[in-house]
Amino acid sequence: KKVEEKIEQQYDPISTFYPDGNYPQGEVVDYKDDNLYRTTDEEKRALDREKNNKWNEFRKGAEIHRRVRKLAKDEIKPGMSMIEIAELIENAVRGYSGEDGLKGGMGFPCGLSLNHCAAHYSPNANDKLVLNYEDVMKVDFGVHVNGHIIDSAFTLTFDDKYDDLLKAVKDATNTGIREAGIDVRLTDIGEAIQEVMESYEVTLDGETYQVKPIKNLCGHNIGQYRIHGGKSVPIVKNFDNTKMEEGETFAIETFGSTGRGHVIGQGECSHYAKNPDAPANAISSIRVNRAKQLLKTIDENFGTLPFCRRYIDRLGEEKYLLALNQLVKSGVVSDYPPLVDVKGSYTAQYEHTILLRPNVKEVVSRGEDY
Ligand SMILES: O=S(=O)(c1cccs1)N(Cc1ccc(F)cc1)Cc1ncn[nH]1
Ligand SMILES: [Mn+2]
Ligand SMILES: [Mn+2]
Repeated sequence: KKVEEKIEQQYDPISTFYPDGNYPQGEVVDYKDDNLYRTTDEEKRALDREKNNKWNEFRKGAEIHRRVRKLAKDEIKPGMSMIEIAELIENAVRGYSGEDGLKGGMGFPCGLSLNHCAAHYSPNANDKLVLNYEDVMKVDFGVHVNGHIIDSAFTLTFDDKYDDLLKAVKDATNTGIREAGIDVRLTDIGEAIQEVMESYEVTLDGETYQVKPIKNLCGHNIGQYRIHGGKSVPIVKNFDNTKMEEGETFAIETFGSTGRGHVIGQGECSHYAKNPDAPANAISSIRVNRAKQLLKTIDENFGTLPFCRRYIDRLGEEKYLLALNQLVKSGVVSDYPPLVDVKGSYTAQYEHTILLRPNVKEVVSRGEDY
């Protein structure tokens, strides 16, 4: 029996293509109204230059993200297993990064959520699921460089019958990106997103739906090695008058659905992350040796970056599930189960990472594709 040789395509580290170490800016946009002065204000421009190393690390991650998602769009076909798809993306991110751990590489697990599942599904070992022609797949993966995480996602379909749903969500996400800015209230962004999203309808198999924002999903600010910095960007009006601030990094993501417009956690979990706010005594209270060992492996390889079970497997760990569940139970590690709308519904997502630089807004993960 001919054993299918699984040849992993080789990637030159992206630094090969940028020998001077300067990575291309994303889409640069001036702030609006009374923040327009920032574009030319000398003090703001000086503040921006002080942080150029950080912006440049985000730009390196964004360039890797653009190349990997182009490869994904070209190579992913119906009939591939979800594991093959995840590994294609992960090998490319690690290859282009030239890193695989705390210095750089995958910023969080490769999300491949299908149809009524909107987020946080990634295959675990032995997952037999195969991609079908009629599937609506949210490809949501992170690239980090020195803990600066690019969080960007798009929806991949083969059947063009979903095009109106995808158009609605792409327009809604771009609306959120346009409204975002220094001193802008989070609720005002949500309101603008909701209005655009609900202005679309999609007809599938003879039934017409008004596209609904998934009201309990949202964007978020991003900190170094922290995928969620504590601020959430709603995709509906939510009266949260918290403002965006100078120097913050945000993931602007919107989700549209033909279902209820609300998700619940359901199914086997793949996504986990050490809780950055875990109380020290919770950590020292871990008595079970296997759990202690696993926590050490998590600290050394992921820190507070989210990870999935396959990333633990590839480190050579075995029989860790009970210990992992104990770490979750004690609050030291958080679990992020798949988030699903009702069965039979279809959900779509687009997401970009934006930098609220002192002088301009930079949509750093913007590409020709979305
Ligand atoms: O839903 S979230 O938990 C969240 C949204 C608002 C406040 S916290 N989440 C953050 C996250 C959690 C775990 C991960 F493994 C990766 C990311 C948003 C998101 N998931 C994928 N891309 N962006
Ligand atoms: Mn994401
Ligand atoms: Mn996100």
